[in-house]
Amino acid sequence: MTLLSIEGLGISFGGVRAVHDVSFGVRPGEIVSVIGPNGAGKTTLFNMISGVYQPGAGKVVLEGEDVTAMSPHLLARRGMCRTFQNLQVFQTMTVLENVISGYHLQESGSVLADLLNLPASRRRARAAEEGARALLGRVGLERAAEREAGSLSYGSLKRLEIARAMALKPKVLLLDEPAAGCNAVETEEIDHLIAEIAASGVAILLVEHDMKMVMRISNHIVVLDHGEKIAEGDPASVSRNPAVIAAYLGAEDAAG
Ligand SMILES: Nc1ncnc2c1ncn2[C@@H]1O[C@H](COP(=O)(O)OP(=O)(O)OP(=O)(O)O)[C@@H](O)[C@H]1O
Repeated sequence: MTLLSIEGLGISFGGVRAVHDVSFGVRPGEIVSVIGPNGAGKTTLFNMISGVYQPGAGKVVLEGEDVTAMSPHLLARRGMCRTFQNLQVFQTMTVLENVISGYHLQESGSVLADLLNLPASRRRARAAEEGARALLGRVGLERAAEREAGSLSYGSLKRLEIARAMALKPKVLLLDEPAAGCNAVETEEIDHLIAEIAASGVAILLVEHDMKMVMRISNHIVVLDHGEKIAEGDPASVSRNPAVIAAYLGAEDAAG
């Protein structure tokens, strides 16, 4: 069963075709990566899928529902959450507060009830804290719960960002370069975390430059070049594909 279906997505900027007619699907528990040389259109595609850009053509379908150009906030309520290439963690809040803020995004409780500190609000707050602590355990940050987020190492911040997205209980998690700026050990920790999240049934869509990581953890890879899908398949078949090899070699030549 396909959970997220990308159907013929395209967009142009001032007459330049950044993405053209890209289609693929993601199933529950599957890790799908989008790769391609610099400027291939990966970030633009991600921005269309996650509601940041309105596509010029095509559709994004989540669980059979057309969610094209829906705001990131509404998408999150329907079960699709993303992280960003540049960390979006609240640096001066504690690690725990950062994850709790994810829970509050998802809730529909009344502000007045919270102000009056009614029993239902207190129950919700307790449940959010318990859930947040459990998530911190899952990403290996339980002992850092009371620390200011800004004091964490880069790899820990990346895991915190994933924990915060998980607070929204996503069915699909979009990860934009989760290993960017991480060292080898941190990258491996993020590898394990992503694999563990997928094993729990969450569909993962990933944009990542670290090719070793992509080859290690992906079930399926979609390759873009000049905005078009030039190949897709499992890691072994994609890495042998002559069109993919030519695209990456061409990009290296262009970079000199
Ligand atoms: N907002 C924009 N306005 C104009 N052109 C844009 C815009 N965003 C992207 N582009 C162009 O669209 C193309 C695809 O860019 P995009 O950033 O999506 O590629 P990418 O594969 O994510 O690259 P990288 O690997 O370098 O991050 C590029 O030619 C880029 O210059």
